[in-house]
Amino acid sequence: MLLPEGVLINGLTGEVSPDTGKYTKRLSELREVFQDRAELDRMVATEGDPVVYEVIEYKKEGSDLFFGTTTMEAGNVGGEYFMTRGHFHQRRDMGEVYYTQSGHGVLLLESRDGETRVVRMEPGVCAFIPPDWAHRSINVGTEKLVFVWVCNVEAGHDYGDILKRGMRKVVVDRDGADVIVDNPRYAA
Ligand SMILES: O=P(O)(O)OC[C@H]1O[C@](O)(CO)[C@@H](O)[C@@H]1O
Ligand SMILES: [Fe+2]
Repeated sequence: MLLPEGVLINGLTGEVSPDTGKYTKRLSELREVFQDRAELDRMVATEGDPVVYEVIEYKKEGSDLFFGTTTMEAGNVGGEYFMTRGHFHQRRDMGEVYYTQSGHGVLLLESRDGETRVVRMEPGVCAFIPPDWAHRSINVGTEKLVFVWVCNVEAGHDYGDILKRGMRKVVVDRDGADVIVDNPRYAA
């Protein structure tokens, strides 16, 4: 029998206690994701391959739900803000919740038929990600972006389309402001 438990989450650092696993994504592992690959290579070589985000999870065998934090560093690659890979769920009937704890971000969503939506990620905003919308989080601030996510353990990740084609929109820095523009590399 699974037993109830309170899990301590630090909304400034993303620390989860207790946690059951974690991973870090560095810039060199996200080469397909950014537009300016020459600048990415330069940053990997000269800036020590910076961490872009860390995911910490709490998952109990036998449960239908799991949750955790994603902590995104501030930064950009040639003006394109640090972001997650982005994915659809393998299970098209399963959505997700993102509850922002600290920092400032943009949650970029795209439906199967190509509609784009944006939800601003600000502390206290709990974003509803409906089933079958691709989702990517983007840190547009100057501090860490920390959010709690809650998902069904069977949702799974489908990276294929997003890694191959990118999303239709990208979020870039223009004179210190985040703007959403068409992805110049997007191929339908
Ligand atoms: O798996 P991606 O698209 O790189 O993004 C990581 C994010 O996705 C999640 O799997 C939640 O959907 C979290 O681990 C984290 O927020
Ligand atoms: Fe997801």
